[in-house]
Amino acid sequence: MAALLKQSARLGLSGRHGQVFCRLPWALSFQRYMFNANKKILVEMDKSTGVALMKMANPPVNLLNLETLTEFAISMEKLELDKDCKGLILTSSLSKVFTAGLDIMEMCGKSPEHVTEFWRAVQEMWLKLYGSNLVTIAAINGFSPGAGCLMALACDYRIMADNVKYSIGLNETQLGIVAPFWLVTRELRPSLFS
Ligand SMILES: CCCCC/C=C\C/C=C\C=C\CC(=O)SCCNC(=O)CCNC(=O)[C@H](O)C(C)(C)COP(=O)(O)OP(=O)(O)OC[C@H]1O[C@@H](n2cnc3c(N)ncnc32)[C@H](O)[C@@H]1OP(=O)(O)O
Repeated sequence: MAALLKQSARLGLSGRHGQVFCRLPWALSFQRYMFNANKKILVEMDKSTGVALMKMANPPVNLLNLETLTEFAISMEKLELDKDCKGLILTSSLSKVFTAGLDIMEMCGKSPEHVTEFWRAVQEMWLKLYGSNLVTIAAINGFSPGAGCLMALACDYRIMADNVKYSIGLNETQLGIVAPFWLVTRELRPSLFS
C-alpha cells in the first residue's frame, strides 16, 4: 500500500486547492501502454510499476450509463488479465466531478429489459471493483454522489480532494432507490460479516 501511495504521488496525484492533479509523462515508454474502447474510460498502465491509472472521461459529469459501465467492466477485465498489473488508481479526467453516479435517464421510461441490463451492469461494476485481485485506490477528485460513493467504497483505499465544496455519499434514497442489505453490511457495516 505504501508503495502504491508513493507511486500515486510520483504520478502526480497530489491534493492541492481541492484538486487532484494527474501529471503523466508525455513520452510513453515501451513499459507503458494505454487503452480505451470508446474513450469513456481511459487506462494508462505502467508496466515498470505495475500501477494502472484509470480515468473516467464522460463529460460533463461522468455519468455511469450502460455504455460507460460496460466499458469499465471490459477495462477491469483487461487489467486483471495483465499479470504485470498489481494496482489500480481510479479517478476522473474532469476537474470537479469524480462521477455524478448512475445516469438517472437509464432508469426512466426504459423497457424492463433495458433496466434489467442496466442494473446488471451496475452490479457487475461493483463486483469487478470489490472482488478485484488488484490493490484498488479511488482518487476522488470531485463530487461523488450515489454510485460514485459506491465505487469509492468498493475500492481498498480512498483519497478525497481537500475541498469543502465536494460532497460524497449514498443519496439514492432521495430517488427512491434503497441500497440492498448485502451492500450495506459488506461496505458500511463490515463487522457484521466477521
Ligand atoms: C451494486 C448494485 C446493487 C444495487 C445498489 C443500489 C443502490 C446503492 C448504490 C448506489 C446507488 C446509486 C444511485 C445513483 O447513483 S442515483 C444518482 C445520484 N447522483 C446524483 O444525485 C447527482 C446529481 N447531480 C449533481 O449533484 C450535480 O450534477 C453535480 C454536483 C454532480 C455536478 O454539478 P454541475 O453543476 O457541474 O453539473 P449539472 O449542471 O448539475 O449537471 C450537468 C448535466 O448532467 C445532468 N446530470 C447530473 N447528474 C445526473 C444524473 N445522476 N443522471 C442524469 N443526469 C444527470 C444534469 O441534469 C445536467 O444536464 P443538462 O441540464 O445539462 O441537460
